[in-house]
Amino acid sequence: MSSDRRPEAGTATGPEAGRATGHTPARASARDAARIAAGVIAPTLAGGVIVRRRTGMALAERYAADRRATDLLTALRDRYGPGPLRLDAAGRHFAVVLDPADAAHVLAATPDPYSPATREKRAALERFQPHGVLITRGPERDERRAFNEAVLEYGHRLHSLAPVVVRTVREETGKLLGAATAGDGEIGWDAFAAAWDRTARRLTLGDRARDDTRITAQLGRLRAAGNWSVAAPRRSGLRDRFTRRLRGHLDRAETGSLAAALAAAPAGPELDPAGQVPHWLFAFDAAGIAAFRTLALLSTHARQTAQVRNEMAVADLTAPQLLPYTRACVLESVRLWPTTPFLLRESVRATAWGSAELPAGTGFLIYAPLFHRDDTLPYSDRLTPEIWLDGTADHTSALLPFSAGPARCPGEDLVLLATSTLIAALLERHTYLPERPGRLRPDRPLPRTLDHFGLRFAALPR
Ligand code: HEM
Repeated sequence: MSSDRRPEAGTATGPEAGRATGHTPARASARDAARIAAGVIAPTLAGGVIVRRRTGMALAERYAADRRATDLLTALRDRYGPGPLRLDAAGRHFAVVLDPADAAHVLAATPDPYSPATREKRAALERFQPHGVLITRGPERDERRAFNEAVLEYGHRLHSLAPVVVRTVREETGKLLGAATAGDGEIGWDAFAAAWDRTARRLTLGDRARDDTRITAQLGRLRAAGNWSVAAPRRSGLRDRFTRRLRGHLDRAETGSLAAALAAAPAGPELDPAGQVPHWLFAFDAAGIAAFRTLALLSTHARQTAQVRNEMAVADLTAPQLLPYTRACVLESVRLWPTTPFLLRESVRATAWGSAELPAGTGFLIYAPLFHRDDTLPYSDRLTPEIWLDGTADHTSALLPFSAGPARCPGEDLVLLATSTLIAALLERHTYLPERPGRLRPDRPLPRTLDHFGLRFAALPR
């Protein structure tokens, strides 16, 4: 196991580190508040927050939703100044964070005063993961967070299960490619996602869960209900069936799975180890989306693909490898198209901002694309894996593919191991021709929305 946590990318490492307050807030006019609701919040909700929606994503790409949203927020920042932009909606106070250092400040001061367990997240998630760390408040949060970090081995680039991860990812990728070759030679989202779901079930619950598509479907239905947040219908029968099935897998604690690691990790009486697993299962989706988009980037960017192949050429790919450049490509995929576009926090008490104060209960909206695609960054709309290797990302506030601060994704290292292994396995013996290569040209700014459901590749043996 290697302990090698890099500096917190995206947190304040510059002059703003440790500062007590941010910029003074401004209040949006009623017209601008309505524009933010229609142009930033509504399209994100339509795309699906808890589980991505097919039609919403297609429309978002067609209408360049993220381009419009980032342009609107940039224009409002120019007009109102860099402080959080206040608006009231549905009887609540919100503040849209417009400055990268302010975003870093909010994330660093999590969970107190800025709790990640916001009302919307709790309403959406407590129906099926009431004890998940993300929606836990109070002292139990620390305990659940430490447990997640321990089992997922946060801070260790090579998880102790890395040999199993590599074997499993390579086996399932081999089968995916075998099926494509036996069929029309193409790989679309549905086939890719099915293979990735099998991989995720094996890694999380053990090999015997490989073909349990029912548990994934049950979780999918619970998540789809969660997309409606406070308006979500209650699905208690479904939740009970899902929980029973999950317990059945976890009780086996199959050797080589996260379920076995979970069973072996010490846990206090209030922790509910099994209650952490629905989040893991559903978060693997984001990893699949990020990897498929990485494949799309590499299928159109010859220079970066050559670098990935160089890295692969000197490594034994059947054993765990760090593959830093390949990992950086996955990080770029998530920078360019964050799978969690909104990072949400809710203040548990009044907070000081410049010369003003924002009341307790204010919802803070951090829209990651605003910072990841800031026009002033020279690499804003280009595939630039180098920024994750040469220190640039570490010293840029608010590059947040895996968030930042004490609620940063504890699955990051495991995800980057699994997805870089996947990309290497896909590229080992095949090249890929995307169905619409014009979408991601290296000589043009990359689009700010990319509908992964619509990606399709011809897999050509090399
Ligand atoms: C590409 C894949 C993934 C991305 C981009 C991602 C990103 C994120 C982000 C942005 C957050 C923080 C949200 C916030 O600050 O409010 C988060 C939280 C979390 N992620 Fe991930 N995630 C991924 C996959 C995973 C996987 C596979 C697991 C588990 C196996 C996982 C476990 C968690 C947990 C437990 C939290 C809650 C942390 C807390 O509240 O302290 N993630 N993830």
